[in-house]
Amino acid sequence: MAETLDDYILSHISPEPDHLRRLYRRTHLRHLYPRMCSGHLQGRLLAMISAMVGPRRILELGAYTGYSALCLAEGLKPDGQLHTIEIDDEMEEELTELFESAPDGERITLHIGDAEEIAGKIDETWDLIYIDANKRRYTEYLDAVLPRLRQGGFIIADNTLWDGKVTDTETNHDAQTVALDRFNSYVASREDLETVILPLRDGLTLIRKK
Ligand SMILES: C[S@@+](CC[C@H](N)C(=O)[O-])C[C@H]1O[C@@H](n2cnc3c(N)ncnc32)[C@H](O)[C@@H]1O
Repeated sequence: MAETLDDYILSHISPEPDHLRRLYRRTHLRHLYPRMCSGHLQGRLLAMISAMVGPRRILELGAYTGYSALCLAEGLKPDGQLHTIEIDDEMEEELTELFESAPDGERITLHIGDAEEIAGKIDETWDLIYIDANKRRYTEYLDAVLPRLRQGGFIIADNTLWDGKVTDTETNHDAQTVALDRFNSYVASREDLETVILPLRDGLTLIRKK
């Protein structure tokens, strides 16, 4: 049988590290909505972008099972740290155990609580920010984190095409689609930001603060 393009891509990119393959499988066995986990392709892209940026400080909004945090942490400078914020306190024990044992996990600080509230309180200047929490709050997240993003720093925002629904908000007027469309328009209208949308998975927006 012919290989799908997705299979072809996955067999021609860097392999998924073993600890991430196990985490992806565990996420599918134990959790609701495992599709939220970044996975092989997006994970390797996040690790690659992080390695290109070479950040000292990374902020992540929305940890879920920790997959993207571990990918982003791969690109940290030797003295670098990643802070991740997750609102679901049922994830705390699992994430703490994961970060205690996984490669680069010791450089990750977990905060349990609301991303918007906590992001404003962490006294750091960020080189790279990954927005992947509540889709209804992306514009508010951007406003909350931009003052602490260094000039020339990057933001990656996930799910910004929302399965293509953002192209038709008259038919798709659910809160998430409307909010993501509002975020996309807001980002595009800001002259202090450079923006690219990659149609990868559910849409990944790359933003640079000029
Ligand atoms: C799409 S998942 C994150 C997936 C993860 N970044 C990855 O790529 O593997 C979104 C996560 O954001 C969390 N979340 C939702 N609202 C939040 C909020 N207000 N503050 C912090 N986390 C939130 C959810 O509990 C969920 O675990």
